[in-house]
Amino acid sequence: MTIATQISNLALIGGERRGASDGRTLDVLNPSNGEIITQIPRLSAADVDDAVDAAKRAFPAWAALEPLQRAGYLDRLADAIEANSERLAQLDSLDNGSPLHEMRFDSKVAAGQLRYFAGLVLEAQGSTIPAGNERLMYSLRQPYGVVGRISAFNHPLLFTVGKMAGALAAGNTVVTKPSEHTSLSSLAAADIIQEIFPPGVINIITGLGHEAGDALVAHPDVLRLAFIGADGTGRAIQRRAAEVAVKHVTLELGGKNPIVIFPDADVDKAITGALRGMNFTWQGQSCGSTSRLIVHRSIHRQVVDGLAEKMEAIRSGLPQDADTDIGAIVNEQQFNKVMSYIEIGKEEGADLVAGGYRVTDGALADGFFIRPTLFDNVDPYGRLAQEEIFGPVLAAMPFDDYDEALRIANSVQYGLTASAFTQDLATAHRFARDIEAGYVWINETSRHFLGTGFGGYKNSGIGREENHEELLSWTQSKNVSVLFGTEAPRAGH
Ligand SMILES: NC(=O)c1ccc[n+]([C@@H]2O[C@H](COP(=O)([O-])OP(=O)(O)OC[C@H]3O[C@@H](n4cnc5c(N)ncnc54)[C@H](O)[C@@H]3O)[C@@H](O)[C@H]2O)c1
Repeated sequence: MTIATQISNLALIGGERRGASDGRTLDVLNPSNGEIITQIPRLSAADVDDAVDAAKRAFPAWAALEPLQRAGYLDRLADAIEANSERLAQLDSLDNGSPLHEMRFDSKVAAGQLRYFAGLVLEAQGSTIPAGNERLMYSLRQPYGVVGRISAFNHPLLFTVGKMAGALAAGNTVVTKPSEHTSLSSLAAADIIQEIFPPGVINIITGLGHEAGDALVAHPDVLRLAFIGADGTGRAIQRRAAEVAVKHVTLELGGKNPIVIFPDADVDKAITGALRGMNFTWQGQSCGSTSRLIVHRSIHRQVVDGLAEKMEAIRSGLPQDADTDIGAIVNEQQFNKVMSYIEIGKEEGADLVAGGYRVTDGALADGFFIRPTLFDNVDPYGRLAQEEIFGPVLAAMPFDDYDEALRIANSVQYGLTASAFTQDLATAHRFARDIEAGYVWINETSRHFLGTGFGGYKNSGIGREENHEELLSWTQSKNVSVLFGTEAPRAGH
């Protein structure tokens, strides 16, 4: 019996485990060997209606709890996620092809997010507003009711479990849909959630984006939605939501993030930072990956050669093996997309200096394994440098002065993260000010810190998550004006 057959693999709706009402399922593929692991429910719009109804029924009692009671539930869930972290990480790794040690880290982060928002429950505060002696003026923060989350494939458990914390803390009930490619850990988490939470407070639905996902987006009772995925899908969701009602939609979308190495940088640290920034341990499948390496011409050769050498040492392997550094691309479609960008890089005349091919050795032959790939002298305005690949392909290019580096860095439609390596304080702060990105690292890459607010400029999204702003975004503000004296003469409007 494999680990994937030890979980119920059924959706969680109103506290009960269910398949699709019409019995339809989706095959789950193991990207490391192309085999079908198991099936998950392919829910229909009618099933999603049931989930929203269940969440609606659960809402009044959940919202009426004292905030610290809600925090208690979140803390219990965090404890249980940690207690089950090995099993959850194994499912994520099996499902999405990332090395097991990386997915272990995700359960820790998910538990951390639950604890963070549990600690923040009393901060969903309104305020009192100065209004003279005759009147009391204050604002309330109230939950929306039923809220929806739809998420991408790359951090399955984290996106389902960690990311629901803010919405729950604020008093909403949740319907959440993981990616159809990576739903197993969410369904395993449903076993745990079922034991801790009142029925209907958390509903986990599975299925296709244009079916179950669309039904959630278009449901008239779901007025607050948070989406993690590609920018094209995000725009479609915005449009679709607006057809039905005025909805509060936040979007965590793609990136084509720059890492700029200035001439005074510590070169060894910059090389390590560039390597880490690409998140090769998730096969480069990270929205925050710094996938454009913009290096000052004076150290360009040194950085590119040093990086290529380190990339050659990255070990491709089965996700479950302890010494694997890079695993499999999540599915065939994504694999083909990455391979097509490698061809585009060649056609655009860039120099291929590392990787650029599928791994076909031994046990990896049937999986979607691609070697870490580095192109140099990439046209900054060509497709390889402008479009999100979401795979282990890094595009390097030289620059001559600060203005040129900034022009290249800001030339893409995205603005999620950015990184700069420099020892000069003025350059560091100028860059942080001038770069069009929601999250900036100086002399490091690829770190998230709870409480700091993750999200993008431009086509990388709307809204910030993992901070106080996110908590407030799950509430609506209501102003209350109480006249208890004599109405004062009108001032202003
Ligand atoms: N900014 C962030 O925090 C962040 C984090 C992770 C991934 N991403 C982005 O996600 C993308 C990769 O993930 P993906 O391939 O899973 O993205 P995707 O857009 O293909 O799918 C994401 C989710 O949307 C659902 N979906 C698809 N079409 C839908 C529709 N019409 N209506 C409702 N739901 C629909 C899918 O079923 C899935 O659950 C990349 O662009 C990456 O940069 C962003």
